[in-house]
Amino acid sequence: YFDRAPSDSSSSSRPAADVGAARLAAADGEPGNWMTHGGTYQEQRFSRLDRINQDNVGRLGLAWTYKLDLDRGVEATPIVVDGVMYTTGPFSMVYALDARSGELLWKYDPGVTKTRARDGCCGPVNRGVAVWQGKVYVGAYDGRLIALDAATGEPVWSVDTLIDKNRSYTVTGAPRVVKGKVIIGNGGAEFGVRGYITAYDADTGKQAWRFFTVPGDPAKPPENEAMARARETWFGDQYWKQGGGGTVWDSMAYDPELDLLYIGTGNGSLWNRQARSDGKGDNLYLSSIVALRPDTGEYVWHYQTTPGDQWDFTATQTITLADLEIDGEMRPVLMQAPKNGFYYVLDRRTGELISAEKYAPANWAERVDPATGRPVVNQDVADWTQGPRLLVPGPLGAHNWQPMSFSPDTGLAYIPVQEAPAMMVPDNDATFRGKSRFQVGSEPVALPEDADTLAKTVAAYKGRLVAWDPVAQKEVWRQPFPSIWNGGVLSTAGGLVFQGNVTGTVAAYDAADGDKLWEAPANTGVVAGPVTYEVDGEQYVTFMAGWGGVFPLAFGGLAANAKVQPEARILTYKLDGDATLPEPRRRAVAVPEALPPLTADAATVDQGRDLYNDNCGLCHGFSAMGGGVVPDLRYMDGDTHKAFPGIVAGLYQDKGMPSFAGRLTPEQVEAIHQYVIKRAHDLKDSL
Ligand SMILES: O=C(O)c1cc(C(=O)O)c2c(n1)C(=O)C(=O)c1cc(C(=O)O)[nH]c1-2
Ligand SMILES: [Ca+2]
Repeated sequence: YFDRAPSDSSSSSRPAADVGAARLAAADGEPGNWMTHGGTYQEQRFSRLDRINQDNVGRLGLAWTYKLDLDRGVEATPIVVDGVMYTTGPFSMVYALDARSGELLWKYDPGVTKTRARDGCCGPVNRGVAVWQGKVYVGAYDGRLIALDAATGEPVWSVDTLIDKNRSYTVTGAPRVVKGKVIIGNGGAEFGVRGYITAYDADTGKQAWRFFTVPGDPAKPPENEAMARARETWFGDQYWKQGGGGTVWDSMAYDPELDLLYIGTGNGSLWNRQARSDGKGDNLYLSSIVALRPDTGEYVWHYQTTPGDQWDFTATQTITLADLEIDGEMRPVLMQAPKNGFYYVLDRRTGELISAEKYAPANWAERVDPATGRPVVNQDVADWTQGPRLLVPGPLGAHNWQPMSFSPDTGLAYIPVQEAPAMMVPDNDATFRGKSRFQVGSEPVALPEDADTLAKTVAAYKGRLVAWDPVAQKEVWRQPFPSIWNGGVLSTAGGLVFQGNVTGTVAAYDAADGDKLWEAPANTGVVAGPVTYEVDGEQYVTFMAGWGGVFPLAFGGLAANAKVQPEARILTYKLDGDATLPEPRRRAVAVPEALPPLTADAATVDQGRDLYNDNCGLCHGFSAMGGGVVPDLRYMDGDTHKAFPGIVAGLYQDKGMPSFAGRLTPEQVEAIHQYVIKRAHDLKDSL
C-alpha cells in the first residue's frame, strides 16, 4: 500500500512529469517520495515509512555522501520523486542526484553575484526547490524565480520577483506549487522592505497574483480590502519609508479541501514600533498566519501571533496542518511554534484560536487570553523603545526556521527549541538609511567582550529537542544540547525522530520518550530538516549538512559549544550502509605570532566598535567574534592587515566581500581596523 502502482509510462516519461495536483494532494499515500517541502501539503514532516524503525535504527550507515560546491550554510529540504533527489546548496545552486547512489545527474548554478550576500540578514542560504509537472523551481537569493527542466536542469523560464531595486529583498525560502501556480515570498525585514508574496503560472512564469502583507504608500488608495483594514492599524507615515516588514520568507501550507493557502508573515520593519508606527497599533498583518485563496490571492482570514511586533517575532516558522481531537471533537487545526515562545493551535477553517501556551521561556507576554485571542503583553518588561531591555526570547526566537515535525502516530510535535535572550537598546529616531544596511531601530548590536560575561551568555544559550503535546499544550520529553541552532526535525512511522545538531552529529530518538537510539558524525553543525524516502524497497534518510544561518554569522561569539566548520555535504543513510564520511576539513585558525600594534586611543576604538558592529557584525560576527562560516577577522595575518583598507574597498569582491567605499570614510575604516586589532589582542591575551 506504500508503493505507488507501477505505471508503464512513469519509467519512460520525463522525470516528475506527473507530479501535479492529484498526486501532491495524495502525497501521504506514497511515502516512498518526498514531493513537497514539508513532505505533504500539510507540512507535517512525518513519513509513513517504517522499514527503518526502533528495532534496527542502530544499523544505519552511510549509503552515500555528496560534497556541495560552497561551504556556507545549508538549509535545504530535498525533494525526492521516483528515485531522483532535487536539492539546493548555498547561493541557490540546484542539484539533481540519483537518490540511490548520490550520482549527480545535473547541477544548475543561477550565478547569484556573491557580494549580494550582504543584502540579507542571514547568509545566502536556500531552503530548497519545488517540483511540478516536469519542472523544478528555485527562488534565487537575488530575487529571481527560475523554472528548470527536471530532466536536464536547463532553465525554462525565469522571472524577477522583486518590486524595488533600491531595497534589500532576498529570497531564501522554498517555493510551493498549488494548483499550477508557483508561490514565492522573500526576506528583508531587517533592511527596510514591504513584505509580499507572489504567484506565477507554473508553465509560463506569468504573474497570477500578488498579496502584500502590510499597507503601501499612505498617499495612495489601498490596493484591496485587506490593505484598507490593515491601514487602520498603522500610525503616522514612517512605516512606508521604513518598509513596514511582514516578509513571507519561509513557511506555507495548503489545505486542498478547504482550498486555503496558509502563509506565515514576518516581523515589522523597522523592529522599533516607535520609529515605525508612532509606538502604537497592531500593524496588520505583521507576525501573522494569513489564509488566502490560492487561485486569486484573495484574503480569507488572519491570526496575528504578535500584535504590533517589535521583537523580530516572525510567524514564519513551520505551519503544520493536522486533525486533532479536542474536547471530544475532531478539529482541522493549524499549528505553529513561532519565535515568540507560544505554541498556537488554530482552527484552520476560520483562524479561531483554540489554544496557545508557552513552549519555552518568554518574558514579553504573560499568556494568550483565550477570550480575545490576544497576548497579555508585559509592557514594562518588553517595550525596549522605552529603554534597554533584556528580552526572552531575543530576536533569534524560541524556535527559528529549522522545521518542526508532527507525528499523527504519537500525536506529538517535535520542536527544535532554543533559549536565546538578547539585550535591546533603542534608537527611536532611526530612519531608513538606504539599501544593504541592517536597520531595525536599535543601537548597534554588541556581544560581551570580557571573558566572564561572555561565558555566562554562552551558557545561557540553550538548545533542546522538545516533544510537545498540542492537545494538552505541554512538554512530554526533551533532549538537551550544549547550544542553540539545532537542526530541523523528521518523524516517522518507525517510531523515530531524526535531527541533526550543533555538536556536528545526526541522531535518531525514540518518538515516544526521546531516548537516543542512533548517532553518527557529520563533521559540521547540521541545521536543515532531514527527509526519508524509499527506492527499490530500500528506505533512505538524508541530512543536508552544513553549518550556517544567522547564528554562526552574526552571533559566532556565542557558538563556542557548536561544531562550527561549514562543510556542506549531503549525507544519506540506509540500513547496513558502509560508505565512509571523508575526514573533516581542518582550517588553520591560529592567531598570528605578530599582531599589528594597537595605536588608536580609547575613543577611536569605541567608535570603531560601533562602526564594526553596524557594518561588519552581521556577517563577520558582532564584536568581532566569528562563527566559522566567513573569516573571523581576529585571525588575519600580516598581509591581510596590510591589505585591510583595500579589502574593505572591494579587493575581495569575487570572494563575496562587498565594497564599502562610499559608505565608510578612510578614517572610519581605520577605526574599524583598530577595533579588530584590539579584539585580536584580546583573543591572544586570553589564550
Ligand atoms: O524578516 C525577514 O525578512 C527575515 C528573513 C530571513 C531570511 O530570509 O533568511 C530571516 C529572518 N528574517 C529572521 O528573522 C531570522 O531569524 C532568520 C534566520 C535565518 C537563517 O536562515 O538562519 N533567516 C532569517
Ligand atoms: Ca526577521
